[in-house]
Amino acid sequence: MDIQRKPLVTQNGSRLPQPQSKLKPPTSFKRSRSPEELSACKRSRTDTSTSSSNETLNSSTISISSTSSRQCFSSSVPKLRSSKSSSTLRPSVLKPPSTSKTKSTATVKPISRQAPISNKTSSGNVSRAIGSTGVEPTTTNSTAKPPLAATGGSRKRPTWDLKGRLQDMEELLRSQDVHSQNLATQLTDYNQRIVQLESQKDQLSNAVSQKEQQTSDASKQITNLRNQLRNAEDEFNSMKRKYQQELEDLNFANSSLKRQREALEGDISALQQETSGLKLTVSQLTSAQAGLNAELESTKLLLDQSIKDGKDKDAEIFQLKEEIRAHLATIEENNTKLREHETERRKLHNSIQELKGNIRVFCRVRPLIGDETLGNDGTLQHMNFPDLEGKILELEKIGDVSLNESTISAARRGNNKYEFNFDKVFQPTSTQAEIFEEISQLIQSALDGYNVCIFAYGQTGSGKTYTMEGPSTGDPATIGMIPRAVMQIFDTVRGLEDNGWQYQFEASFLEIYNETIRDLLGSLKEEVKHEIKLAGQGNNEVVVTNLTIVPVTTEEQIHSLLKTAAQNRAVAETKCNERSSRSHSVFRLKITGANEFTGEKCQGTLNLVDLAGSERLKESGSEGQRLKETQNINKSLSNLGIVILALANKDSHIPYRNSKLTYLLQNSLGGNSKTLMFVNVSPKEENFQETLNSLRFATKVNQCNIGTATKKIK
Ligand SMILES: Nc1ncnc2c1ncn2[C@@H]1O[C@H](COP(=O)(O)OP(=O)(O)OP(=O)(O)O)[C@@H](O)[C@H]1O
Repeated sequence: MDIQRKPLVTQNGSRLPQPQSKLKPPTSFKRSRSPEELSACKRSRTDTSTSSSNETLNSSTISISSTSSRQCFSSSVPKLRSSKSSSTLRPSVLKPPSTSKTKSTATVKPISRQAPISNKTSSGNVSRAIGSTGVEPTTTNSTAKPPLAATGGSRKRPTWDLKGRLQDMEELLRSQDVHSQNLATQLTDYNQRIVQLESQKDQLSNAVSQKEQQTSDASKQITNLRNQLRNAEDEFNSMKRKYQQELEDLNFANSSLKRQREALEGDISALQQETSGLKLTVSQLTSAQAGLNAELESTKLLLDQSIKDGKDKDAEIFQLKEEIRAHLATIEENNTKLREHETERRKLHNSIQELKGNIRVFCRVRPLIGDETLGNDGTLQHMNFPDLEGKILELEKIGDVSLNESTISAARRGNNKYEFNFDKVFQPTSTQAEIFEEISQLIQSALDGYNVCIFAYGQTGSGKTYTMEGPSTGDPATIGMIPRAVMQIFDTVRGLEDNGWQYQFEASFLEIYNETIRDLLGSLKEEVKHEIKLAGQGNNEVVVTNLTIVPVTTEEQIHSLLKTAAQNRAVAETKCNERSSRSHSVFRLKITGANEFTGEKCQGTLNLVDLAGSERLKESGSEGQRLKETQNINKSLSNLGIVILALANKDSHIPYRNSKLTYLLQNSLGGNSKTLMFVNVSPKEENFQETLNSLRFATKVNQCNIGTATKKIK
């Protein structure tokens, strides 16, 4: 029920606040508030309740002064106010009704007209104006008693009854006080309620988050279970496959066992047959055994006899062993003698070599080859080999008498005939094997610890390379002196091993072109500079710097080194025409031996040298590179002759260092070395002059007696 009240109006026209007829507590919250809002409200409510209760006491008015409190309250209790209610607020000055002592100054006009109702809420609450004192309109409980004057009750005070009216006002104020206390209590209740609801809300949110957690745990569990299920399915499938496979295997095994059983059954029946056969045999054997027993008796008798004989044999064996021991002692003695003989043989061999002279010259005339044989039956008109020993070569120039033969020692017969004597002259028909036969003893000297040097000298195309290396046909009959020497060395070494000799070999291969050394076993890509030096520190050994030195243990290794050298020379040949003819090549094998029985040690070097072509080009016709080459070849070859002559003359100074060739071969040309020179000559008549020159040079060398070679014992 709506209560219509007239507003109390003060003397100056302002209206006094009026209690509400009833107050409805909020039954529900329109919206839930955030925790921040709630805590802000709590704080403000706490402040407000304190201050408002104070103010209420002081000013006898209900004051919810702070804006935030109002907001909180209004949002919490929306039905208590309406937006329109604020529009009815009118600014006025309301002097607070004070105690009775201030009564005389207060002028209160009687309520002459109905107070305007600014707004009516659905619940019948009335919004009232608020004074300038800051009192907000509020609602009152319907239980609050309105003052008499305000309610228009039966007791109406006359205008002059100021005292009565004052009492009414005081009554009104008291009722307002009561009302405000009620409101404060209600507010406290609401606050408690809000706190409760908030705690409930917190609990509910906790419960919700717990439920969410549980839900997520449950879904994880479901995922896990699904995975487990999947794994179990996979495992089940693989087990299924495995068992199926096993089943198949078992079936197969079963069938094969069946087959085996059938086979065994066959075997059993065969064995049964065999057993019955054996039974028959046993019975036969039993009867035979009786015969054998008789035989055994007679054998025993024989055995006794044999044992007796065996004892006699043992005595005989013992005697034989004694004889073997004696023979072994004799063999050992013979071996010792053999070693002594080997040493003696070496001595004798080298004595013979020394007697032969330490520098020897072999002359070899190659056969006519290819086109040279055309219109020729193979006989050489200008050459003759008169002696049976094979030491003389006669040269006859037919029709040319312009040859000047004043200086050489070869006897001149008639006008055009020249006779040359050498240690050996090999005719065109001579084979490589025959020639090697003659030099093999020199090779043996290298194994005995001598420095050996074998040269091939002659004009281009006279057969130097053929003699030293042999053609590359692979025909074993034509292989040259170098591979044959290597073969002999390794054969001999194998034989000497029984006598306690152990050898080590180091090989190198170089060429001297235009007085420059090139390593034929090294890399072609690198341009390495090589110099000749003496090892120094009491060691007179000649060494070449940066040279590839390969330790070798088999002849196959040496053959492969010779191949490498030939390839390297071929490559160089393509760069420089006829290079191989115009360079000296030196294959060197250093041999070191030691005898474990006798303690002997030796070291020798075998030098096998293919010299550059010795032909003399007319210097006027040579120019540039060719002229330089010719000069260098002439220089080194003539220096070789000079060195040999100086050695023969026992000169105090031997000019080894005038050319790379003689410097390199210094130790193989001196007193403790053995030198062999092949002078290779062409069978062609047109080469007569060059042949004559070569033979003259060789004769000069042949006449040198360099002295006694000495063995190098380490
Ligand atoms: N005794 C020989 N029997 C058969 N053929 C030979 C004989 N000697 C040399 N020849 C052949 O003669 C040719 C020239 O020989 P070779 O190349 O050995 O001469 P060279 O003196 O080494 O020449 P260069 O100074 O140019 O190296 C080659 O074809 C070679 O096969």
